[in-house]
Amino acid sequence: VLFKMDLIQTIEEGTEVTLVSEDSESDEELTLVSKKQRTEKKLESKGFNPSFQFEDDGFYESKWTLESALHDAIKKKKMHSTLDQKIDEVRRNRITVTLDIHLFIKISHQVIQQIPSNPQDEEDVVSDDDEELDLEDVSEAVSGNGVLVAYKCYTYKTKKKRKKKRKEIKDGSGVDKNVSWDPNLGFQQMNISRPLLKAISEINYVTPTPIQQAAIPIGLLGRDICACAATGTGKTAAFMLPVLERLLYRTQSTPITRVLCLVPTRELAVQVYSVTHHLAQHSNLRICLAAGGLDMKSQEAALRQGPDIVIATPGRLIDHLHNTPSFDLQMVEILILDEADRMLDEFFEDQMNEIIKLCSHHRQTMLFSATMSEQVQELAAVSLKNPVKIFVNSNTDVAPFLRQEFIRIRETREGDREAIVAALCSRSFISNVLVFTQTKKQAHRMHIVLGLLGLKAGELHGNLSQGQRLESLKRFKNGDIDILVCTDLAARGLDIENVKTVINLTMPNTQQHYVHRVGRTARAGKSGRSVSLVGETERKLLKEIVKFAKNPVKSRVVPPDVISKFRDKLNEIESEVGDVMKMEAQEKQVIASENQVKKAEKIIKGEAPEKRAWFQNKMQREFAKAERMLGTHSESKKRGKKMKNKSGSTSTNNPEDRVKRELEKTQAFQHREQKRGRKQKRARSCAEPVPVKTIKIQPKKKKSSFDKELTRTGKKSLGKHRDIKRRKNKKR
Ligand SMILES: Nc1ncnc2c1ncn2[C@@H]1O[C@H](COP(=O)(O)OP(=O)(O)OP(=O)(O)O)[C@@H](O)[C@H]1O
Repeated sequence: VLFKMDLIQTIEEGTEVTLVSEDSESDEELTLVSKKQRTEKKLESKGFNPSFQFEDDGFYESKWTLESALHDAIKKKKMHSTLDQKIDEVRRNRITVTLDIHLFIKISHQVIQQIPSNPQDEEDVVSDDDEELDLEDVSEAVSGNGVLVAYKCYTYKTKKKRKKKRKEIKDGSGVDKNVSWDPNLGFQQMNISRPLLKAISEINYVTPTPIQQAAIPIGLLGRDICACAATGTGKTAAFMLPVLERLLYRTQSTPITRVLCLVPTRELAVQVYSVTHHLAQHSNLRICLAAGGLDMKSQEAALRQGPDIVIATPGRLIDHLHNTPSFDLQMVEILILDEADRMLDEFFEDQMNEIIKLCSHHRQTMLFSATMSEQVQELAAVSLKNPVKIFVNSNTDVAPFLRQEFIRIRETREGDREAIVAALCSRSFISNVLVFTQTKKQAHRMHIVLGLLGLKAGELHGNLSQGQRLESLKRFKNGDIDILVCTDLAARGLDIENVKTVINLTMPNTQQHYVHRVGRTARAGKSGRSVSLVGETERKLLKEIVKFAKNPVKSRVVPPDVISKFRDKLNEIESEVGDVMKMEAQEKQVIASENQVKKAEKIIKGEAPEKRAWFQNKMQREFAKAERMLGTHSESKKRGKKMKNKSGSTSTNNPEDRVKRELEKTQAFQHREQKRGRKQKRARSCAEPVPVKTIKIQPKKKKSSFDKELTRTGKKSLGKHRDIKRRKNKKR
């Protein structure tokens, strides 16, 4: 039959066939790739370095590797069937349909114009002037035969401007820099000791990146630094190398903790720990990881020995400060805040306050981020000691070689989003894909949906245990998972080699969130791609992104018949999604009852769970959370009711309502941000309230104004400092 159809048989009878698009450009052209070929392809393209191992620093009793951390985190938990096993079970229960190759003869003949991968060769669809273009001006253009339009790029800048910008990015002479650095500076000329140079060459760092060229010499001088550089440009080594170099000359009398590096997430802490460990592998420096979700006891043992460097997440660090005897931060001489704008936002303010007041006042402070907010910059200017401001990139720059694509979602088609993501992951981007959702629930659901479609998917978000989070990350890095569906937990800092595509089911909260999400690809000078679905309510953010884009952004159009095919597929498997969730719920009940039994046994044996102290009591914690999440407490109740009324019963389970919940979460965040901004403006516009004399019981350790202000990013406190500074300048 095949020959009659003049088709060349490319695969044996009965081979399982997977439909994949030939390359990510074609939204219509499909080619047949046998499962064997696909696996071979994946083996070749296995990006993550298989020999990569966490080294043993000899500091923990057992060899500390990601595997051992995994084992520690989950050894107690009896492993019930994993979610993927449940998905496979449900898929196996389907009526198995033997795939008759002779029937499988339908090959789409539509071929779309390929878009040259290099934007500058593209035929720009728009005039070269700076006229602003809207999304629909592009996505309506369809080629004559009705097949998918060729990609067109549109831009606010003429080609000439764009080429100049790209040259600037390449040689690091970016915009808005406050410190000049030598773009030809090499590691050898940085006065770095041999053990570090040896480590640098072993991890194949040949030439320093611009942020490293700028920050390392200044960090070696012990200066305070406020640095901003695009995602994936080597900020970790930029702040860690000068620290390690300075520690090499420490007096080694009594082991004390001199360096504290704070990061916002556990996964990022593990990553910074591993980079630091590799850089310090030829020295006798001792590094300790104090991140949540990992074994408390081994961390306690390590911290009590006074490690030179502690890399921590704020919550776990505070836990140790209040519960691990003989561990404190009095001797910390260098404080590093990676993802500083996140570390100083309202979510971490209480914890950062608590930590900073325990650090010594005379220290070097280094703030690093790809999106250094105005507030943090101003705060650094008035609270750090003569900080050096290093802006290799501006606040809204995405990685230099990122290709940004947007898919327009019409107001009446919001329910298509899941089907579009499923289509993209099934046909265009089949591996090394990160899919971002706004809520953990949606991330979990997308994992199940993609799994039921036969894709190798995983999830990463805060509802998972630490073991599951590390497991998902590890499986994605070593290629066992092709598509990792995650929330903004994975948006910052994670350096996963060879992420080719980042897909946003809905647009993130702010442009900064967007920069970090799409910054998971196109790292270390490599190219990458982002595809973001943009609805009518998200166009404002899109306009901001396009306005600051240094390279042309593109509009991707997925053919309507493909969307409807995938919507039908998702409808078909909806009952199976329910089956998987039912199996999970049953298993959760079993685990919960097992835990109850264990707890009861412990109480009977008199092993009541250890009470751990914290700097806030339960009431304070709950109140701070409610106030942070949705304004004042009464407000949160009102808002919760309003959201429910607005979208009807928010528990309905159809694509439109699921997407609506995603969008509502973003809007709630943006509402809070505006409220917070207005509150601070109000504070600045009215006269400073006359302080009422109150008798305060002096806390044990007095906090200098420097420390107090370091964590307060409110406009009011900044305004006060600015006035002081102005008066001082006038006197001079
Ligand atoms: N000098 C260098 N030469 C080659 N590769 C480098 C160099 N410096 C860093 N890298 C690599 O670049 C990647 C990104 O580094 P890193 O995670 O520190 O970037 P970052 O700026 O902190 O990113 P993010 O803003 O997302 O946190 C890593 O894989 C790292 O190994």
